[in-house]
Amino acid sequence: MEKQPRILVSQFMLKNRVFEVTLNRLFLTWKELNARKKRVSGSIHNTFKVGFCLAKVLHRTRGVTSGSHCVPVSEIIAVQETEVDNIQTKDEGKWQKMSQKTVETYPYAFTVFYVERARQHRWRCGNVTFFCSDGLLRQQWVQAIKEQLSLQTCRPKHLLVYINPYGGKQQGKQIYEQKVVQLFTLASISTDVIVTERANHARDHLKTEADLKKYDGIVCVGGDGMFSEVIHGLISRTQTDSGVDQNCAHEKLVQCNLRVGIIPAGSTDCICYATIGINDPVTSALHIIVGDSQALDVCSVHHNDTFLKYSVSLLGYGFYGDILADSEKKRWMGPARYDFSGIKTFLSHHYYEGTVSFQPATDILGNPRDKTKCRSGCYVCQHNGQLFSEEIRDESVEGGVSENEDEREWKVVKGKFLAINAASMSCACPRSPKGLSPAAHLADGTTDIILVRKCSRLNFLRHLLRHTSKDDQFDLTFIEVHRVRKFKFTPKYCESEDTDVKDVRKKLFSQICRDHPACSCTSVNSNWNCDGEILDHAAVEVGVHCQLIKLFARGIEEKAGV
Ligand SMILES: Nc1ncnc2c1ncn2[C@@H]1O[C@H](COP(=O)(O)OP(=O)(O)OP(=O)(O)O)[C@@H](O)[C@H]1O
Repeated sequence: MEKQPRILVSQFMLKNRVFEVTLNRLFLTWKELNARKKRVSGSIHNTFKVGFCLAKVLHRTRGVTSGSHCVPVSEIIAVQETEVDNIQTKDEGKWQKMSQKTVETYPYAFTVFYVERARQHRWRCGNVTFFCSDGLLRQQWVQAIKEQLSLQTCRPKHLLVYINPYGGKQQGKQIYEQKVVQLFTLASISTDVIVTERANHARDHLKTEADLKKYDGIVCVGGDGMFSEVIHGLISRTQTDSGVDQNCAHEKLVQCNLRVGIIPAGSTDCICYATIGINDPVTSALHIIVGDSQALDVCSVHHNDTFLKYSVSLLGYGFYGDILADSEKKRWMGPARYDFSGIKTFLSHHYYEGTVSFQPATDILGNPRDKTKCRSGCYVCQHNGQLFSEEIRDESVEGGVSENEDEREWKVVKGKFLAINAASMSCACPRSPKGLSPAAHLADGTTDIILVRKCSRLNFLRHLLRHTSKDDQFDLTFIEVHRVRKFKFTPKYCESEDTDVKDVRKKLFSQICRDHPACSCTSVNSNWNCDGEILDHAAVEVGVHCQLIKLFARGIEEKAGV
């Protein structure tokens, strides 16, 4: 890394010891001087030049090392002048232990708040207070750090916040007020807050009313359902403003400019888990404050040229559709309903007939059986994202006709399926740490279709258990996996134009009993589970829109914690 010129170097008191503190454009570092000679007397406030080995610190980049500590400027949250009178001189955090005498000798202090990494991708707001005897020196430092922070142009200044007060354990408002507000205030972020009054309040507000030009981002406080609402509102609004017809399955959608932050407060926070690595409100708030950006692919789902829904994680027909449909009827059971419906659905062992056709994504990097996973700064996402944007540019130069796309080969698979899953991300969650497709990418413009053909209960159980074990979950004869850009599903028992799934069930009741003689099955078609919501139609056409939205996240960091 190129050596950065120092902006300031000074000595300050910290924990009753002298530290040399250095600021450059990229890092704030502090290093104990005379490690053996702990207590000092006399003035130490002169700015001076020393033979400081910055490279030694840079290669460690973050966190505490034996003699020095280094924080990237991009992860400094704020800097404040500190009233020494207000400092409790003992036990105020790991950097604040100062004797009363030292505080009297060095009465000018400033505090730097920064991101501190803890276990399992958790972030905390750490702080360090430097003491000196010169008020001007303090002012110079505070000013210099503030200037560097003002150069971090990716940071949001004004946010629109939607809080679902009924999501999860109904703690959304409390979580926001107790864990997030003070961090936003510290980082000088102003907010307009809307506590939703009904389902789809946030979606409708974003679609039509919200003055989006005023904001640098949107925050949703809730679970995956609330996030889905927010992105539906934002994507629809962007398309309407750009004159794009969402009902046309082949339209290229316009990317959304505003980033979305998720403060997890739901019963399922899978998107947060997949894009940050943990569902923790403070961690999410800090990712918003430092202005992280993680692109995310979005699938559009259509039925007969009518737009149904967007999906960012799982589209599941058969097993996962049936679990959701059953669990919706048992909301009174609380989160236990997912276990109950899961076991019930597994035991009922329904299969569904139909045809899946898809366009394999052959010209890109990566495949679903890779050992490497999508992580922060993912090269596969960058490379493939670039490829897609070049294709779009070429098509628009050639007159907007997506010839290449139509020419691409379609593959067709007919059969009886226990499950058809399309995973646009790994779908990892605390229950299934590897997820449905461990090597799926957040932003490579594809989705992984996993076809689970009719097999014995025991084999299906083997497949399910592999979501949690080390074994390759696709290495089974009844499983196929394909990385695709588009796919269609046509159930064997087709829905007529004006009927929905329920009507089809009634109509084909006699057929059903013939096909499933051993059980009391009442369904000929399953339901699509679209990111936790049931779709009204079984026949669908799905297209992936590469990097359509952006989150205040950075993907899962490779090395967690310090
Ligand atoms: N004020 C409100 N009253 C009722 N429902 C709301 C309100 N605001 C949002 N919703 C809806 O509540 C649903 C669930 O919200 P959320 O995702 O925050 O919590 P959850 O407990 O994780 O839910 P889920 O079971 O969907 O995962 C969302 O689909 C959202 O549309």
